[in-house]
Amino acid sequence: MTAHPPVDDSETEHSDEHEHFHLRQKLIADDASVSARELAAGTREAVADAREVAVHQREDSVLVREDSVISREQHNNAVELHQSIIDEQLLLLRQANARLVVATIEAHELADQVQAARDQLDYTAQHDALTGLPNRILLQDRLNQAIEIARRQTRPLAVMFLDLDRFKHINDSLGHGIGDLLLQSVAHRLKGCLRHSDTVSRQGGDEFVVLLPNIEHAQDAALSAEKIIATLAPSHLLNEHEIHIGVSIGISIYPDDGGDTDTLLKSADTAMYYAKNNGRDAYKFFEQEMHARALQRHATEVDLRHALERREFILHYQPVVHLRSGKIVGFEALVRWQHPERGLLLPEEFIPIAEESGLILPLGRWVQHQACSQAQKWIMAGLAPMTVALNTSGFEFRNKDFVTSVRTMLAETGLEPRLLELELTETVLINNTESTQAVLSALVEMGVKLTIDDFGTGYSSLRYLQQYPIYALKIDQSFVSQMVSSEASKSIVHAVISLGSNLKMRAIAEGVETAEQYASLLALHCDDAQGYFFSEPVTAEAFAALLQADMSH
Ligand SMILES: Nc1nc2c(ncn2[C@@H]2O[C@H](COP(=O)(O)O[C@H]3[C@@H](O)[C@H](n4cnc5c(=O)[nH]c(N)nc54)O[C@@H]3COP(=O)(O)O)[C@@H](O)[C@H]2O)c(=O)[nH]1
Repeated sequence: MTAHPPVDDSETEHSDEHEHFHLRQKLIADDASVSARELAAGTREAVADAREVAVHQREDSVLVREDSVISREQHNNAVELHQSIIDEQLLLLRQANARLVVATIEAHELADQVQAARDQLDYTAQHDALTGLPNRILLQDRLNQAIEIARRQTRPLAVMFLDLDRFKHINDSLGHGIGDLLLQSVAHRLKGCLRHSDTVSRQGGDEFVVLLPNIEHAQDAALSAEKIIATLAPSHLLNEHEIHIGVSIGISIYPDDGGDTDTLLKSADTAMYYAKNNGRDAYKFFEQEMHARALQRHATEVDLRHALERREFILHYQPVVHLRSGKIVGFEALVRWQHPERGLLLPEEFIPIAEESGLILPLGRWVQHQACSQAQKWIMAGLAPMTVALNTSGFEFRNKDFVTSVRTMLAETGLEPRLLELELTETVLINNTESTQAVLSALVEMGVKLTIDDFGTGYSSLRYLQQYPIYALKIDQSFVSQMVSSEASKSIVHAVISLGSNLKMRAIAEGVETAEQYASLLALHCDDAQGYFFSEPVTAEAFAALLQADMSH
């Protein structure tokens, strides 16, 4: 039996009174033979066990409490975490929402910008940048619509093709800046003088097209054309330049002159061409025969392009006679076109077309070369040296290579520069620009002589006579032809001769056809003359014969 330490009942009773009572009751009930000592020893063990159990229970309950705290804490943490995740997601959602709002605003702004850019593109595609007027594309669109309405309502409409007169000359002489300002000023006036329902468009260059969709009769278009001419007539003051510009207008009427856009525009253009050739600053209605002539003109231009290489041009020579001696002192070279189908064509039938198409430049060079080399051949053949007078179109004169090409031509042909006379019109000389001055000076320095053709028929200003080194004035044949019958014409001829004499310029009378004219010119001390009275323009062979005969007298 295990020795037990002495039992301290009081201690037992005091410390574990409760457990002890229960145990004693249990022992009494279970085994009445257990001694008090055993009971005491057992009680201690039981108490120790019970204590241990109680400790464990306390520990357990602490653990349970701790676990519950931990689990509560974990729960709290989880809740907090969950809350913070939710907060974070809410924040993200709010940020995403804010970004979405910003993106939506930006998208709207971008859409506005794209729309504005698209509108600008549409506007640019349909309007002329310089004047802001509708351009060719927009006009076509409006014309198509207007034709459709006119067709449904069986009403007429009018198309007017406008071309400014001598705009190129202003552009060339005063510069493109002034040319642009003039076009803007013209556009402004055109818009101001027409109805809102009318369309004024710029086709390009100095060409405008006006659509009159609401007319009752063709004559309404005539009234509008007159209004336009009157509106453009007052001078345009541009950068201190006072500029006058006229306009030529061609009118076509739907449905008589065309049932579609292209035909109406073409008809108006053709009529404009006639208005221009009929004195400018005027309007003309389209007529069907104009179309045939326009086709003929087009065919001439096509043929003209091949005429040089096919050697279809020839020169005729008209003698210039010294009035007092009656001797031939020179000739004027006049070009003709030996057309394979149409026969011999005079300059008026092709020179204007050559000028408009630019073909005048190679043609002019050919004339110069041919005439000067022919003159040099006659000199080399022993004939007396004589002056070679050549018509010089403004287009040739304004070409930047003009002086160089004259110099080269003289070098190639061997003709002395003093024997070359270039006939210029007053229109060319009236442009008192630095370049005109420079070209004239260069020619005179080279030794070339300058004469003024058709003198008295151009501008009334005589200022250029003292500005430029002019050699001779050619009295226009319109004065010469009437000088015997009309005192006024005779006075003009006399005045030109006196003017020339005072300014040390020779006077050459053109178009002398009769002995009376010859005698009258002689009496007025005119220097030289040319005309049918002496000889018509003739071929090189015929002219050589004239020279031979002249030498033998
Ligand atoms: N740029 C160039 N222009 C040229 C050239 N060759 C001619 N021309 C221009 O054509 C105009 C007409 O020339 P043309 O038909 O040859 O007529 C000339 C003479 O034939 C004609 N003439 C001569 N004498 C008389 C006459 O007594 N009576 C009469 N009715 N006509 C006559 O006059 C024309 C010459 O005129 P002009 O030049 O003013 O001296 C011509 O005027 C040129 O403008 C060319 O090569 N280049």
